Amino acid sequence: METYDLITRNAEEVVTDEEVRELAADPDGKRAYVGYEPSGVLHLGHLLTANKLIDLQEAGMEVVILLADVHAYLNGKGTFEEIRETAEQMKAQFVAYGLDEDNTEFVYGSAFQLDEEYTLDLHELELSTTLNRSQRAMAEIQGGETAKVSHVVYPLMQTLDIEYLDLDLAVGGLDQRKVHMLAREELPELGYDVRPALHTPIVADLTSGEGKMSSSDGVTISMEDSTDDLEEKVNSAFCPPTRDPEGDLENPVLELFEYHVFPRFDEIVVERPDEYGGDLTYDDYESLAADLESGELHPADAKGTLATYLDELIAPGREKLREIRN
Ligand SMILES: N[C@@H](Cc1ccc(O)cc1)C(=O)O
Repeated sequence: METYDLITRNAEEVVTDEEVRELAADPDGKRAYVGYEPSGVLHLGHLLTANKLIDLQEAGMEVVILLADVHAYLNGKGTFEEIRETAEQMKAQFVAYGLDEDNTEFVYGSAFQLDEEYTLDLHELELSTTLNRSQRAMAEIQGGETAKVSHVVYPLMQTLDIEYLDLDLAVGGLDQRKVHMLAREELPELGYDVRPALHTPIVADLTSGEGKMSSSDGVTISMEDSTDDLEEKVNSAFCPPTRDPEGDLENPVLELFEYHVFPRFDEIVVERPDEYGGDLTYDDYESLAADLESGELHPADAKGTLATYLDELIAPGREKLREIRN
């Protein structure tokens, strides 16, 4: 695959395409990151951006995972102590998933975000950004109901991270786009460079095909799920055999193949008894999706196969979690 195609595969948007093409022309030693608010257990939302980091590593870039402990604290996720503990667990699961420690820089936010220089830059940003602007940037990330002062500081710190971690590319789910846009506007105000951003899609809820799948609302799959849990969740997933005529519902089963399975496996085998036509083998997402639509591939077989491959992907992280907890 061409470097540009690898860098941008499965991305929902890149800002700007020209800047990312420039990066793709000379990716060696360039630095990309995703920041995560630490939470104990990784779910598919985390793994989607992690898959992108794996692509970027393969493209020759250096990858940074920010364990955003201070951000989680600002977003009301618990005491600082609790957050630090979940960050360690999170790191262990990322490593088990395939972001090995030799090639991935894991950084705690608190390791640099409390420094004097950072703090003074933050205050300068506070001076140059309106409340309204910062709140809008935060709308899709914020937990809880009423915005606190901490929620408007949060995106400004996220902006500074891009400079302080010396990054060439900011990666996140589409819910991060407003923060990245803010960063593109504000970093030059402080005399820092504008960096490109890459956003991964937000996968639909498993059961309805609507909205956003997250751990807080709707059904998601996490590193905590047993093989049985996983099968049960996938089997009850929404999987219309043909595309929704209105086009506003996603097929979460297909999305999981596209964003989670195909990026990590060269070939997908759907095992079927001979009387049902025998095994099917796919080496790309499009051909599997086409077969599901044409009826050649039955939704029940697609689901069984999906569960098997997802299980393989989460098994090492599940093991790690068990070890940590015992
Ligand atoms: N905003 C991210 C976390 C994050 C924090 C700081 C960053 O620099 C980057 C990302 C989230 O919603 O989880």
